[in-house]
Amino acid sequence: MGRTIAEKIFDAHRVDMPFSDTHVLKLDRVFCHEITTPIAITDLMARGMDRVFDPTKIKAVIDHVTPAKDSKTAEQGKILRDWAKRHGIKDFFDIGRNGVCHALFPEKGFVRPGYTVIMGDSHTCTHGAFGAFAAGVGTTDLEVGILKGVCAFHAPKTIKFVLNGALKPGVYAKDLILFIIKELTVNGATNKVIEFSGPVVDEMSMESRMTLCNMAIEAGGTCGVCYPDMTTVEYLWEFIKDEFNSKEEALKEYSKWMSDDDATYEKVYEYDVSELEPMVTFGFKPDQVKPVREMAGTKIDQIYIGSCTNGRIEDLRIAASILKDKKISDDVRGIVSPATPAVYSMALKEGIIEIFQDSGFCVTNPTCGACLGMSNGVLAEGESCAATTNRNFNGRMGKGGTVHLMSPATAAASAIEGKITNSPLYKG
Ligand SMILES: CC(C)[C@H](C(=O)O)[C@@H](O)C(=O)O
Ligand code: SF4
Repeated sequence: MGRTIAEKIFDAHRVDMPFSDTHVLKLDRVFCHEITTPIAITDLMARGMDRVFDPTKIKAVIDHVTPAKDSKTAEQGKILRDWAKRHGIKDFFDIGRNGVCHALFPEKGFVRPGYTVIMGDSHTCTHGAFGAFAAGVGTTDLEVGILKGVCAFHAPKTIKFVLNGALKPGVYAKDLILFIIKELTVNGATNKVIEFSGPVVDEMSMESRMTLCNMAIEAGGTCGVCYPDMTTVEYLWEFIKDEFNSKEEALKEYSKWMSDDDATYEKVYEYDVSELEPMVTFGFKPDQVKPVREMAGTKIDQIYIGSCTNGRIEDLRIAASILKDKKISDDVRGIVSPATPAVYSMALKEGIIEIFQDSGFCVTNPTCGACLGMSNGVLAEGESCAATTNRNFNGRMGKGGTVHLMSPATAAASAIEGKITNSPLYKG
């Protein structure tokens, strides 16, 4: 019987099945950040179990609030930093080298097709873009992962999306995933894997695939997955070139992490997305999605371009192409946070940082900060923000504040207008 990618990854990593439908998997990666891992570290220490299963498979970053904004966040960073040092975790990214985890770790080549990855963070699903099984977990699972390098899961049921046609100019992966979440609703994929396939995904860059998989959790999905292909190999090539004689050989190896044609799915959705419009959220749930034109004219106070969803170089390039030689409205504040130092450097070299600054945007260091309303752009009561992030929960970017999720193109155009508007790149 045919198997899905997730089933193949489970079969290759299963070390135990203590109960029916409880699959204990060997982990290839345990990712850590300073908000959730310090709780696990402190608990392990209290239990006299301050050990790690393999320091080379653990990667850690301070990204959510950096530079620290107060004594509490300074302490969280310190616990993670000291722990990484104590256990010889070499891939630890501190201020100056740090970036948003789900942008930084892929960029460092830490995720490969067929890998199992956990992290104490809900957007760990992003890494499925590489054909990996990557899931956000709670503190107990994280502790077991750190200690033993394993994690227990239920068998993955998969929902498959076959995306046909081609996206119009000015329509992006972000618009597509907002549309998909609207179709699925916020719990339509709970405890399930979402496979993204079809010509539209085949054409996408790794950045766009990460945007798609990043928001799988917003429909409840455990993990989003794309099939590894030559785009995946090209992205990873500098990290894998010593393992293979050629890119074709790498592709052949990675192609085993592909769903079989006769695999069993919970549900298959097939869409032609050629007529899809730019999308935006309203309300406080990520499935409250409308075409941008229906929300046009909605006043905003702040624009935020960044996060693990849309803070990558591709996103900044698109936004800058719209902002070039333009000024943002006097009535809005613009904030852009390049997701990683590499994104920042590229943006600097390409003149993108200058375009942002000249247009009136504030450019921050790489950090999650504003995305979860902790620092670098917290909203005041009653304010609203046009954001390229992934969550529009009530008060997400600040108590009493509203968030409208959208693509970087829509966000840049809305910054110029001072209200929600379609980007000039979308001709309808
Ligand atoms: C802080 C962390 C636990 C949280 C998450 O897991 O998602 C954050 O990254 C978020 O996006 O809200
Ligand atoms: S950028 Fe936002 S969504 Fe992504 S990990 Fe950071 S806080 Fe979470």
